[in-house]
Amino acid sequence: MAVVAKIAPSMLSSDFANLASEAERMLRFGADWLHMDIMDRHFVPNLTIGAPVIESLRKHTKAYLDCHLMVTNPLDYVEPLAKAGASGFTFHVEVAKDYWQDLVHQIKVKGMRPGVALKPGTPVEEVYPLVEGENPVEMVLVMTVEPGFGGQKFMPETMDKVRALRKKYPSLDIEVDGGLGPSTIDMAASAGANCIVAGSSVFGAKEPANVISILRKSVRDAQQSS
Ligand SMILES: O=C(CO)[C@H](O)[C@H](O)COP(=O)(O)O
Ligand SMILES: [Fe+2]
Repeated sequence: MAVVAKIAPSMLSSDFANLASEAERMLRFGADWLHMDIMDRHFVPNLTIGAPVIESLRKHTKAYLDCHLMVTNPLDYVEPLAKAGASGFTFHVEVAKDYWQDLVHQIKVKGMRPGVALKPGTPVEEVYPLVEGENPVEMVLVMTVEPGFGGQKFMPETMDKVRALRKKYPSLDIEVDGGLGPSTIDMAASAGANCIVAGSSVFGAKEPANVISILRKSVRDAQQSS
């Protein structure tokens, strides 16, 4: 069975002063998930939000909060994010090589869904043990830009990783993040991505609902023709 398309607007491109209404607007426009970029100004040169903002948003929505942790110490975030109401907890493999088993275990114990992300320069083989282990992650996020900022240009060379993952794991959730929009989605969808993060292309559009439906259609069309 084909994996289900999930369209996840990145709230990094929203008006943070009106986060609840921005989230409500995206869900009304057809978003499946809300992608929440958590950055610590150490793993990446930018600082965004943490558990208090997730907790505030959770009071206004039941939506799946797809948290992408661009932080050096993801273990420190498990308990606070679980309490705050996070749904998915996706950490970077680059920082968790020595303790990912413990981390994945804790994420699951706290009731969140574990995912692993990798930067454009990280070989895809590095996430295989996390997908195949006894206590596997449930999603792989392939970064299609260098993590840290929205509005960057999609890197097509990262698609080799998506193709390799889809070939090896037909039913795995594979997320792509960075520079996705109507002009790049077909590359990601035909490579096998099914979870699509899009910030600037959705929030910057006159009609965000149209962009969301273009993204979804591309994933579904690619699945049908594969
Ligand atoms: O993780 C991220 C940046 O590190 C963001 O999720 C991503 O950049 C989305 O923004 P855009 O669609 O504008 O590229
Ligand atoms: Fe992200």
